[in-house]
Amino acid sequence: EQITLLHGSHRVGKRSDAAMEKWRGYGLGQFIHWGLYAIPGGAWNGKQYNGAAEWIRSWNGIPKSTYDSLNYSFNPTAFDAKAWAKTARQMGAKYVTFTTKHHDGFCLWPSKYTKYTVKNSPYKKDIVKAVVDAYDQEGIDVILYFSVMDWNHPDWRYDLKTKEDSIAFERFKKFTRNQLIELLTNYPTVKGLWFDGTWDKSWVKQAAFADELETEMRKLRPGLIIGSRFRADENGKRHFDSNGVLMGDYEQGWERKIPAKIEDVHGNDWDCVMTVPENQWGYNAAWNGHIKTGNELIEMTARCVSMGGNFVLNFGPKGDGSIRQEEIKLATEIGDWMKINQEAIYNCEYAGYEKQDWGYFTKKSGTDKIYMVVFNVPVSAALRIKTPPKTIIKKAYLLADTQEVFSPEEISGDEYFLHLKKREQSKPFVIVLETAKAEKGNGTKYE
Ligand SMILES: C[C@@H]1N[C@@H](c2cn(-c3ccccc3)nn2)[C@H](O)[C@@H]1O
Repeated sequence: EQITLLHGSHRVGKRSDAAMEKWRGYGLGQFIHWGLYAIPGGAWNGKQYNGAAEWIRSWNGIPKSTYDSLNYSFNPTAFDAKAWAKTARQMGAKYVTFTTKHHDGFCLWPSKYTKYTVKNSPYKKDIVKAVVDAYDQEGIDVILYFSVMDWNHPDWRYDLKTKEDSIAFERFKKFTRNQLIELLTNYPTVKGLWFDGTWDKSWVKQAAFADELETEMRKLRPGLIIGSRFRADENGKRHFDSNGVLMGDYEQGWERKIPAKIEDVHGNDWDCVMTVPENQWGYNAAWNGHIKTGNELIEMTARCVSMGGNFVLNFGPKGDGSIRQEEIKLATEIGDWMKINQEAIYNCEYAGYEKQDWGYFTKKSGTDKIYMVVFNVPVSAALRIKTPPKTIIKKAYLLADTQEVFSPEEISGDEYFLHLKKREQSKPFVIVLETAKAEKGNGTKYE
């Protein structure tokens, strides 16, 4: 049974306002991790660090003070926010999530509340503003990433063990609130905040403070979108409160992983944030292990959209501000596919069709238009379709060439085979099903 919570979730079920509807329809997004960590690029004194490059400060071999002084070396002469935004546009990203401050505490905007910002670097200029303006001009919405955990700030604590800890952390809480209000005030067009670094006990114990701060931010920016990772409830429960209700506006737990099946998303909105290598968010000069291909990333995008989520692909620009060739190449490959098939991704949702091995169903929100995003053509070249009950398939055709029409063979109640002509496939393709609900009448399938 439900318990009374003061600082649990304040909403049951999906948000239905226009801002959230737009977010729900994005389908494909870009994450950008950029900061001082891009300067070492995963190596220090010629030694490669195997962990995630944005965590290099935490590597034993590095004197923290030396890392912390990297702001004096930060001068990205190749930084061009407009070029970044064009790459995102080329890929077909509808939104970008951009690191304003990662765990190292370095601020890519000239914050008034700390000296550890771009202002105190050779570069000097406001990078967050450049990114927000460039992406706004490309018509790509901006969400700001913000790490609560801040290794640079003297009042950051992992836990509150002593009176001094608590006194320091009270200062840190004020600092955090000031920075968040500053970001929302400086960059009023941003659509949301993507919080990170909120798992330590110090912050988890701040249920009331974080709840009030979330309320204050939503009041300052009506429609603001905040995920489930920002705050815990008064029992320390994160992402889902003590009654199992989702915190925030969408589930923010799918980091480098995708739900296996629709049941795992519990009817919530969600995003999946994904790295190109196994686990590198910031620039790492040496990409090791499996590097995801364009086809893999297109499949991840379709899989997320087929279960009602957004797929957010990470880019880690170099210390000089340029984007590495491998990422440019992937953006182009994904974008070329999206140019032909974007109708099956944008403003689409879970179709309610039984999952099949050949790929994924998506449904255009608010319509009965179904998309079959095909990755694995069976040796039979027959694509099985199991529709929800009382569904009529009126038309079936290739999205890329609507002249290529199919007549699905009915094999049993609500079950069909769609027979493909034998052909060589090198890229996933999309088949459109125009459907209708069988009218009530004499109960037969077709009226
Ligand atoms: C979005 C991603 N979240 C950050 C992260 C992930 N983690 C982490 C920490 C412990 C276990 C698993 C993941 N710590 N920081 C990564 O650095 C990147 O920013």
